[in-house]
Amino acid sequence: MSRASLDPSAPRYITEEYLSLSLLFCCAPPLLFHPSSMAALNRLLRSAVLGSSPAFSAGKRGFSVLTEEPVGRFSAGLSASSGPDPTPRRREDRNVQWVFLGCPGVGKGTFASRLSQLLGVPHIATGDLVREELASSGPLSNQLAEIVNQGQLVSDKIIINLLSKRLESGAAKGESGFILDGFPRTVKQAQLAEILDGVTDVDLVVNLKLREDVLLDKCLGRRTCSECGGNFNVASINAKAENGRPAMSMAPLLPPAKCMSKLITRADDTEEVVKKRLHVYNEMSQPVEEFYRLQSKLLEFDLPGGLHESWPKLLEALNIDDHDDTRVATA
Ligand SMILES: Nc1ncnc2c1ncn2[C@@H]1O[C@H](COP(=O)(O)OP(=O)(O)O)[C@@H](O)[C@H]1O
Repeated sequence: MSRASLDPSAPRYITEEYLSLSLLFCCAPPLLFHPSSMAALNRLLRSAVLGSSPAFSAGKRGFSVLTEEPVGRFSAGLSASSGPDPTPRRREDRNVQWVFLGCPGVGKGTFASRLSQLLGVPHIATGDLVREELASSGPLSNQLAEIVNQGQLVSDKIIINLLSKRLESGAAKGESGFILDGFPRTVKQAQLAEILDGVTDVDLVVNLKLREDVLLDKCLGRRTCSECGGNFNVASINAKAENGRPAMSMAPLLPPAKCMSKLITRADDTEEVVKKRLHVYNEMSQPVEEFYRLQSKLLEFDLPGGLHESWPKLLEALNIDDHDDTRVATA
């Protein structure tokens, strides 16, 4: 929901988003839409016209997040971001609604998952939703396998449909707030997110950045335990300083002994497919950074090294005091 449409005194008219959304969904094959998702979409379309907004409940934990400062303040001391948001918004009355952007392999999943545990909000990764759909042998399964294994993006309407379903089932379980990982990946998705039921207003977009040669090595080193689902990385990164970039080393994130023999590699983590995904990211997803930069929501975060070096710096950048870091799993 755009901020303008939350203003009850604002004129209510059919927005451009409403029109593009209507077009998007009226053209979609009915097969793609789960009934509960259709309900969500209907509400989505209704709220786009009426300017209604869902209520959010408070969720206080042992941490503090900047609540009354302009979003631009988040970037203090980090690489340049755009100027401060002139409209400070209070955030203590609902859980955070954050987005993690960044190239494949940058660590979106790792950091988003840690933060979600710390802040008590769900971590929603559209890549996981796609893989669940793939594994379900549902009607979309074959189509998705082909797209994902070629390193291409799944269509906006399929992604919006999967995400709507996930948000709807989360809301039914009483979830509020989220950390989105891997969404939005196109400007169209970013526009649709603004009117997606359950999203209302993204507070902050964290853009994780890392050298491209390191990204490739990190993707090739990713492993998942087929039993516990834990994510690990067996790559030992030692990238030399070159072209003005500092040297960088990252220790592997090794699994515990019990997972060692159960490690699997994602089918799309081959050198050829990762290179394709990096290319697709630069083409399709970099404009999303600009979309949020213009809204002064973008926090640029250059990873200084591996998890142990980067995590405290990320918390600092987000102005989060982790009073009990031991609660967070190491993987
Ligand atoms: N928001 C999205 N839009 C389109 N395709 C997506 C989206 N999220 C995930 N996918 C598909 O799922 C694949 C895996 O995504 P993800 O797990 O986020 O991997 P990574 O960030 O390492 O590329 C992507 O390459 C793409 O095919």
